Amino acid sequence: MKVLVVGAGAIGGYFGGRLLEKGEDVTFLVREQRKEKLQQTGLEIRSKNGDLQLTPKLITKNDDSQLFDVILMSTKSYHLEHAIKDIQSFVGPETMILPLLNGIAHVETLVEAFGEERVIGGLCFVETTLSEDGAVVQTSPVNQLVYGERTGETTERIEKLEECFSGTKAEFVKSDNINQDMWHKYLFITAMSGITSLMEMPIGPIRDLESGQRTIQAFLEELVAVMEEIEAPIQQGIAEIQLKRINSMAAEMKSSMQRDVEKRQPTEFEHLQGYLLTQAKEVSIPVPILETIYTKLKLYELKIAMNKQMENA
Ligand SMILES: NC(=O)C1=CN([C@@H]2O[C@H](COP(=O)(O)OP(=O)(O)OC[C@H]3O[C@@H](n4cnc5c(N)ncnc54)[C@H](OP(=O)(O)O)[C@@H]3O)[C@@H](O)[C@H]2O)C=CC1
Ligand SMILES: CC(C)(CO)C(=O)C(=O)O
Repeated sequence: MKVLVVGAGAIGGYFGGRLLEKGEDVTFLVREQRKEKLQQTGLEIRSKNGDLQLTPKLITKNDDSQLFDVILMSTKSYHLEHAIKDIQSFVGPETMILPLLNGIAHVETLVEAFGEERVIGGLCFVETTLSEDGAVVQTSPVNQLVYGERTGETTERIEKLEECFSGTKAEFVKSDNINQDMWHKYLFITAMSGITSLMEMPIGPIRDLESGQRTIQAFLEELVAVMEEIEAPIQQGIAEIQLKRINSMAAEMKSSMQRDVEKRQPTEFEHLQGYLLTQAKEVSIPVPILETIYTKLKLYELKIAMNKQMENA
């Protein structure tokens, strides 16, 4: 299968790299600066599951058109619209678009751009970041990518994808309920990224405090109340399940949003917390913790925008 990974960043670099390690036909769509860097250094992955040094095939949006069987979307949500434009000449009638972004609103964006049929479901659990020297650094061993038809069917194309993913040194899991899995991940990450970015600490010290534990629990319950009201396909008792997940993670675990804040970069707060806040308002569900976290992140974004303006003045 011809695989295109859009963005050789923290997650794209990781999962694309693992597929390349296995010997799959993987190409990365990158922008000029990243291309130059990768041409100089190769794709370096420093991983709890084994380091890799790879020389990947790289293309940019202006390269000759060629069609791919599957396209892994691994940009940040705020780069998605641009990325959609950039991949037009690589998408054919049979191409599957597999999004790995956190959140849920991007599915509709992709469906609008490429049609119901092409877009399958996906998500990942992995803690990776780009180091200052451009390497993909994995900071805890989990490396799971979950994918499946949004209809829940086992189609011929999903079986082909399963074959392509099997035998990789990462956990690729085919799901027959990917819509629900994506909502569950959305719940988990909205809470995890919101709480860690608000408290500016890894998850361990936050959850060890009784007040921290209660805040995480109350936040999950708040988010679930909104999701239930808008009839999201979540299972009963999911707040408790996600609380257990949060409580069993490594104490030093950070969210990618928190790492973005630490690097003074933009965050996906509108895509994660903002989307649910809008939904909450529409169905008149009170969400005081979500509002606090949203406000904190909005002010952070305003501050970095102001700093940038001052730097450029
Ligand atoms: N990091 C993590 O641990 C996890 C992240 N996620 C989710 O995965 C998604 C991606 O996050 P992450 O990998 O951390 O982000 P990164 O910023 O590390 O990587 C995104 C990459 O996308 C590239 N990109 C953006 N636009 C384009 C474009 N038009 N064409 C080609 N490349 C492009 C960027 O390239 P450039 O260098 O040119 O800016 C960048 O390298 C997010 O939704 C995040 O929430 C999910 C699970 C875990
Ligand atoms: C919490 C984590 C690392 C789990 O995959 C994640 O999804 C993120 O921070 O974006």
